[in-house]
Amino acid sequence: MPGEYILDVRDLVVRFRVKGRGFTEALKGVSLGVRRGDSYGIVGETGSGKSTLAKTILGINRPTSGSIYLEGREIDYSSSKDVSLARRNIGIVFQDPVGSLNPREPVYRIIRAGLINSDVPKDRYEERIVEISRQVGIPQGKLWSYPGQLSGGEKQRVSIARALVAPKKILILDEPTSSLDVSIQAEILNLLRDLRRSMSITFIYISHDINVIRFMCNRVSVLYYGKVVECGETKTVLSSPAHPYTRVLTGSVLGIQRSEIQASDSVAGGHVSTEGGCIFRKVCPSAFEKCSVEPAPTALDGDHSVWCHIYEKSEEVYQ
Ligand SMILES: Nc1ncnc2c1ncn2[C@@H]1O[C@H](COP(=O)(O)OP(=O)(O)OP(=O)(O)O)[C@@H](O)[C@H]1O
Repeated sequence: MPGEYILDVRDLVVRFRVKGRGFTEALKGVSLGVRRGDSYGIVGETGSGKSTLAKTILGINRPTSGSIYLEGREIDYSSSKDVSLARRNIGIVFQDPVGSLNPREPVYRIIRAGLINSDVPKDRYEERIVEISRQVGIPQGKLWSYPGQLSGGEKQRVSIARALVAPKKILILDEPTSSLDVSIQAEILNLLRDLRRSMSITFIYISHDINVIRFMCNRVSVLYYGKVVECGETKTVLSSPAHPYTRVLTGSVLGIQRSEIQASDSVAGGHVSTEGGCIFRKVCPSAFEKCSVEPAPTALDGDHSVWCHIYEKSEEVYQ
């Protein structure tokens, strides 16, 4: 039932044309339901489709098929009116505050950009900018500084202020702390938790870092290679992960039985992707030798692909 969720993603497929290689399917039928007030985590490793999902929700990418409902109403991504309505209700903070802030604009004007096309009347712009700056911890004295004069954490505070200066129902945070020093990451995470409570806003929090998801999110979907492989309450998913990939992400990889790894020997003779660094070679060298190596992601079948995309983490435990 679409009406149950503030944001409901149904069977979303996103395909990109790739020069000389036909197309790549970044999302392969993703479904998830975000409830009002959730801090909903999307966790997965690089290339799993997290950013594609965020960009598609906002109409930056177009869905190939599937539907997205905002408060029970389907967004028609071919309609500019619908896309701008979605963007009025859903804000985004990107991973890289340097790349997402115009270096030639002072902070005040960067934040002001978040008010254009909003319902806030122009004569209230200044009041809103001052108010949100205070809420995110930007000192008034820095409002006329340029991004180059700010620290990484301050830049990310500006991105958050721009996203929230006009009221939003949902805020998508796409790895907002991954480019920051560890001590600053904690400051920004705490700020985000406080803002969510004080503004009663729904979060969609994207990260490859399971500990950040644990800290920030009440529910989570694990995205693997363009598919949701597991979802539910964060505590449950992370304390007793059902899917082998989640078990690797949560560091309980040693809990995976050797017999399961041996079972992946059956891939021998099938296709194995080389994308992203393949541990299959490490855990089953004999099987790997027998495989035909196929770089196209579409060549992977079912859960066998799990064994071929468990990146550096696994190197630590399998050497
Ligand atoms: N515009 C595009 N054109 C072609 N392929 C794309 C495009 N955008 C994303 N992809 C591909 O789609 C897949 C998913 O990419 P995406 O950026 O969504 O992953 P991600 O999980 O956000 O990764 P990261 O954590 O590194 O940002 C990747 O294989 C990527 O190369």
